[in-house]
Amino acid sequence: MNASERIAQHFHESIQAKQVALDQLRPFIEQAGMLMTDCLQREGRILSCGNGGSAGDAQHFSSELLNRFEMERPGLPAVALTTDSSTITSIANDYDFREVFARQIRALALPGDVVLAISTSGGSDNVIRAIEAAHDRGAHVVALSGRDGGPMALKLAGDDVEIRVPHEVTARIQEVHLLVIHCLCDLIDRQLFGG
Ligand SMILES: O=C(CO)[C@@H](O)[C@H](O)[C@H](O)[C@H](O)COP(=O)(O)O
Ligand SMILES: [Zn+2]
Repeated sequence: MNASERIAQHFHESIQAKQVALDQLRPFIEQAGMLMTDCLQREGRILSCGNGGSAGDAQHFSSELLNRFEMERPGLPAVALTTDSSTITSIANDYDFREVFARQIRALALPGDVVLAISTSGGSDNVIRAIEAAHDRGAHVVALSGRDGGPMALKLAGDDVEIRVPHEVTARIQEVHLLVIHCLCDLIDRQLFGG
């Protein structure tokens, strides 16, 4: 396959992944949007985490809340737990890399907050421990996952929401995660500010 054909294949696979995801994920995205809106209405905060591309997604989400998405509105309270290199390196160095998000959550999360936990495999130990810490603090979890949900899915509580992309390829799962994040931002804005 030449370069041009490979590019076309990536585009077609991404379109197909999103089409399948639309049918399966719509109710879960709606549910997650309500959970997040309810949290923000009660003065709660949304803390986001993930590794690699999912760290980027966690930051993408928090920046759209803190600054803005599409409509003019006040900033909304969100914290990406992936950005403070001093905190992350010291937790990893003094304790364990698996603790880098959980320790921040134990310090920052209040009951009623939401933790947005992002992992395409559902197997990242630091994200799994973040979910445990969220529950210990009385926070809810919205999990963006893929494949079979991995061990992360087994950690979720009854009132958490899992948005599991029905695909096996990390890149495709990430591409759907970004679309889901934009849907969530839009739902939050519409429910809080109308329009
Ligand atoms: O962006 C990519 C691959 O597309 C990578 O950086 C990827 O995010 C990293 O390998 C992550 O460590 C994978 O973690 P996870 O999605 O399995 O939790
Ligand atoms: Zn990637």
